[in-house]
Amino acid sequence: MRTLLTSQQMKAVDRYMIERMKIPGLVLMENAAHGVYEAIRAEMEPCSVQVFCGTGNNGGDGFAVARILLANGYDVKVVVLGNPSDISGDAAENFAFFKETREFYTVITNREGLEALPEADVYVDAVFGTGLSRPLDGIYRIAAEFLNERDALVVSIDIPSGISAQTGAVLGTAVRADITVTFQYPKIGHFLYPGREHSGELQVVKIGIDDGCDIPLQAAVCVYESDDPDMCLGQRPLDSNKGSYGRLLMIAGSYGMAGAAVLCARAASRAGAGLVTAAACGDVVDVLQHTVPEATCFELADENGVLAKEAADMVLKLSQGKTAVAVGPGLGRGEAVEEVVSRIIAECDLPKVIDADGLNALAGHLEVLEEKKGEVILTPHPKEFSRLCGLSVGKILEDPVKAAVDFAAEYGVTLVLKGSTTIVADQFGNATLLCVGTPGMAKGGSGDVLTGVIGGLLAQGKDVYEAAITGVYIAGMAGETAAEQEGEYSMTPMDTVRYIGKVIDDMVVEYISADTIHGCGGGEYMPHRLQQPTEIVMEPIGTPVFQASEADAAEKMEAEETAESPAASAEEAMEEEEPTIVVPPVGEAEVQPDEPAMDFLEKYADDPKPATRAQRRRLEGLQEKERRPFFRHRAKEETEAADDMTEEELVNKVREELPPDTPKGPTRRKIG
Ligand SMILES: NC(=O)C1=CN([C@@H]2O[C@H](COP(=O)(O)OP(=O)(O)OC[C@H]3O[C@@H](n4cnc5c(N)ncnc54)[C@H](OP(=O)(O)O)[C@@H]3O)[C@@H](O)[C@H]2O)[C@@H](O)CC1
Ligand SMILES: Nc1ncnc2c1ncn2[C@@H]1O[C@H](COP(=O)(O)OP(=O)(O)O)[C@@H](O)[C@H]1O
Ligand SMILES: [K+]
Repeated sequence: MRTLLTSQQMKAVDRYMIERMKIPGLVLMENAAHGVYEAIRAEMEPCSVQVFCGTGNNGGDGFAVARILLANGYDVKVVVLGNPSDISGDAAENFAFFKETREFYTVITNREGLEALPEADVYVDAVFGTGLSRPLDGIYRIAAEFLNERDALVVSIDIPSGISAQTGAVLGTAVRADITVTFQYPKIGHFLYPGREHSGELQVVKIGIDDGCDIPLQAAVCVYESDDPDMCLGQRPLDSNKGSYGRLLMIAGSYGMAGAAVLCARAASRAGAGLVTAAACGDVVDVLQHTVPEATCFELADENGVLAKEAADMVLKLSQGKTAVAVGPGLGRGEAVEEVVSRIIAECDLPKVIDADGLNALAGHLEVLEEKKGEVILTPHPKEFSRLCGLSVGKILEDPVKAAVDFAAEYGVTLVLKGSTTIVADQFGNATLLCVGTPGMAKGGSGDVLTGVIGGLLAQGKDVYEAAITGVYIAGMAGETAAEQEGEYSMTPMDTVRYIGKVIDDMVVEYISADTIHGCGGGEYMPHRLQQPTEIVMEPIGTPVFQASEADAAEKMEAEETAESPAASAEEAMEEEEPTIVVPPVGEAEVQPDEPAMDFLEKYADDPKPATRAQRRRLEGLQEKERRPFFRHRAKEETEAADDMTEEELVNKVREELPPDTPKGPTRRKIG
C-alpha cells in the first residue's frame, strides 16, 4: 500500500522539508536530479541525451540532471522551452551553469527548431511537473508531440508533462514516458488512466526524508497494486464453524440472467462466507440448485421472470439471522424491482452491497439512501455512476476520485467506482485506488463476481470500506491469475471465480500486525483513514517529528564513554586507515581564511612523502581524479581523434558536429 498525494499536498511536503527540516530547496532539487540520473544510468551507458526544460522547478530538476549527466560523460543538450528570463529561484541556480557555458543549451520556440536538433538516445522531459495549471499549447504542445514521436528512451521528471498530478487527465496533450521518476511520494495522477499509461515504469525516490521518518501528513488517498504485501487476511481459527463466517443473503438474477446470480453466489462462497442464501425467482432458483450446490435457495414472487412487489416482504423476512446482503446482479428492471431494492435499503439494518440493476433501481430515487438502515456499498461502473449522480461519464472521468469522494460523503455510503483502476471512497473523504485486474475482465459477468466477493467478506463481519477494498483486490487478482492461465482473450468470469481461492490463500498470514490491516476485522488500524467527515487537509505542516528520544541520547552518551581513548584510535588510524581531519571544537577553531578545503586537498595531494599505505592509495586516487577531465565523453573523443589529426583539423571537426545555432567558440570550458 502506498500513500498518494495531490500537487498541493506535495508542495506542502516540500515546504515542510525546507522550512521545518531546514533542508535547502537546492539540496532537494539536487537529490531529485540524482534520482533521475540513476534511473538513466541504469538503462544507458554514456550516450546522447536531450533534456527538455520548462521554466519552473521541474525545469530546474532538468538543468541539474543535465549537469550531472555531463559530468558523467554523457553528451548532453539542454532544450529550453519558454523564456529563459522567466527562470527563477532554485531553477535559476541550476540554469546558471548552462547560461555561463552557452554551448550546452538552446532555446527553442517552434517545430523547425526541434526538428533541426540531432537525434538523441535519451530524452528527458522536464517541462512541467506538479505545477501544471492549464492545457499544453504552443511550443509546449509541439514539444510533447515531438517527444512522443521519438524512437528513444523518454524519461519524465516527476510526472509526464501534460498529465494532471491530481487526476491523471491529459491536459491538451501529454508526454508518454518509458520511465517516470517521482519524488518522495507518488501522485494520484500516476495511478489513474490515462496518467497511469503515460507514466510508464514509475520510480519513487526519496529526496529529503527517508522511509521511517514521518512527515505529519494527512493524506486521504492510497493505492494497492497487484501482489501488494500489505493486503492480508487472517487464518481461520481451528475451532470455528460455518456460523463463525456469517450468512449472506443474495438477491440476484431474473429470467435470462440466471448466470449473474450463479457467478455472484459462487464468488461469495469462494470468498469464505459461512452460508450463502440465494433468493430469486423460480427460473433462477432451478439453475442455482444445479450450479451452486453449496448455496441454499428460496423462491421469490415474480412476474414473467422478474421480481414482483410481494418479493420485498419475503426478502425482509429472509434477512433475519443473516449478517449481510448482496443485491442487484441480473435482477432486471421495473417498478417492482425498484420497490424491493428501496425497501431493503430502508428496512433492513444489515450491511449491504448493491450492484448492477440494484443501482439502476436507485437511479432517480437517491432520497432512499437518506433513510438507509444498514451501511451501504454501491459498486457502479462509470455509466451506472453517471445514472446515479447525474454527471456525464466524461465529467466523472475528468476527476473520478473527486466524483467518488463527493458522492460517498453526500450520501453516507461506500462507493466503488469500477474501472481499470478502481476507486473505493468512504463517507469520510478517504479514497483507495486499486490497480489490479486485467482487460480480460472486461467481459459481462466480472462485476457479478466482484459483488459476490464483497458480499462474502461483508457477511464475515468486515467493515464496509475494508470489505470493498479487499473485495476489489481479490476479484482483480483472481482475474489476473485467470488471464495468466487461460489467456486474456479467453478467460471468463467463471475462471475468475475459480482462482479466488488461490488468491486468498496467498493473502493469508499467520499474524497480522497493526500495519497489515486487512483481515483484522476493524477500521481502527486503517492508516490515513479519516474517521470523521472532514475537509481534506491540503497543507499539513505540523511540528517536526525528529527529536532524538531520551533513550537514544543515553545510548549515545554510553557509547561515547566506552569508546577507546582518542590517542589510541588516532594512532591506529595513521597506520591502517586514511588520515583523519581533526575538527577542533566550535569556538576554538583557528581561522585560516586562505586555506579553504580545496586548497587543503591540493596541498595534501602534492605531499611528496605519504606516510601510510592508505595515504598512498588516497594520493593515487586523487591524482587519477585530477587527470580525469570533467566531461569524460567529449575528452575521450578528442583524445582518440587527436591521434591522427592536427589541432586545426580537430577544432574544425568539433565545430562541424555542433548544431547550427550554437555560437562558434571554445568547445569546452573548465568549471571553477
Ligand atoms: N522544492 C521544491 O518544491 C521541489 C520541487 N521539485 C520539482 O518542482 C516541480 C514543481 O515545480 P513548479 O511548482 O515550479 O511547477 P512546474 O511544473 O515546474 O511548472 C510551473 C510553471 O509552469 C507554468 N505552467 C503551468 N502549466 C503551463 C502550461 N500548460 N503552459 C505554460 N506554462 C505553464 C506555470 O505558470 P503559471 O501557472 O504560474 O502561470 C509555472 O511558471 C515538481 O514537479 C518537481 O519536479 C523538485 O525539485 C523537488 C524540490
Ligand atoms: N481493463 C481492466 N483492467 C482491470 N480491471 C478491469 C478492466 N476491465 C474491467 N475490469 C474489472 O471488471 C469488473 C467489471 O465490472 P462491470 O463493468 O460491472 O461488469 P459486468 O456488469 O458486465 O459484470 C470491474 O470490477 C472492473 O474493475
Ligand atoms: K515532467
